[in-house]
Amino acid sequence: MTSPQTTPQRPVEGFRAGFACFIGRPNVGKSTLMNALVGSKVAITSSRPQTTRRAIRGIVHRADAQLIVVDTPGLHKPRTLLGERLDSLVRSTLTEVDAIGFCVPADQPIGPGDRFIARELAQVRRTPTLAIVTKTDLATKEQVAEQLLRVGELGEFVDIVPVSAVDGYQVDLVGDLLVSHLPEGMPLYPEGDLTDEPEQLLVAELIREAALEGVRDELPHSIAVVVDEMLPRQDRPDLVDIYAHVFVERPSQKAIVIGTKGSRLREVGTRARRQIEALLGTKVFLDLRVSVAKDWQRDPKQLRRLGFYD
Ligand SMILES: Nc1nc2c(ncn2[C@@H]2O[C@H](COP(=O)(O)OP(=O)(O)OP(=O)(O)O)[C@@H](O)[C@H]2O)c(=O)[nH]1
Repeated sequence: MTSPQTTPQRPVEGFRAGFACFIGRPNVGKSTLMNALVGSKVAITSSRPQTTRRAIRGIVHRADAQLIVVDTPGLHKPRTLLGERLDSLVRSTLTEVDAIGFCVPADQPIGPGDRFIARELAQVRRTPTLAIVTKTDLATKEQVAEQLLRVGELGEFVDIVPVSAVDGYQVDLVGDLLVSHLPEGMPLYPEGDLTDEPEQLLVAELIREAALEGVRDELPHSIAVVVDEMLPRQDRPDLVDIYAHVFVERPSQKAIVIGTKGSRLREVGTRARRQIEALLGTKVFLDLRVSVAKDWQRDPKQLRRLGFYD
């Protein structure tokens, strides 16, 4: 919500500050782990793969360090132009961070997707990479032990750590290990900031999350949201007016999102409004429109309009 600090601060002896990112197949728990580290809901999560589309940063403030976590979309073999953009976003992120957390879930066998990522990681060998076995609460001790061995065979890692973001098991250890690879330096963001994602993008993500609720099977990746305007109401400092568009790819999807006589869209609006009010700490008037942007996932111009840049 604010940009990196420009005012000089007094350096603190031994203080570390820098960037880390989590990488892994879609749905392995990267966003949930980042939220557990930051201690606040910053990235949206869902049980559908590929919920994350932007490199959202969560900022962990500690007495000894400031760790800025860049959340990446799940890396996968691109099938659509959207997929290609996501993958190039992930690759550029990998070369810009001080440490990488490679996430593999404890409850699923290692597959071609994990090996594909391990090969990608082998190409950025200079960045220290921590292997993280996620969701240990869903696996037995034996399965976790077995998975730690299997993950170790995938590449060169500075450490291999089992973790559960749900019950908090070793989340702090992941934080400690990532921090140990950051350079010494002053804090990059003011204390109290949890993310530098522009508020408008966070609001759009909350609306998208609400719009996906209940229709994920019908419209897995076809919904995009753009916030057109977000302004405090004149003479009402406690109220923010938000005008947003929900984009779908086809008219049939528009009907699903709107529902009978607009009933579903009203529910989406109510759900999103509650979340946005919690985020902004003010009352919100939310105006939601649904529009068709034909085949936007495959159209470079539409992608740019919806905020997915090269
Ligand atoms: N039981 C359990 N579930 C988890 C854990 N971490 C994440 N999950 C669940 O796994 C699902 C996917 O989590 P996300 O954090 O969205 O996964 P992601 O890797 O960021 O997914 P993409 O954004 O698609 O790349 C959600 O339903 C989470 O609630 C965990 O430690 N234990």
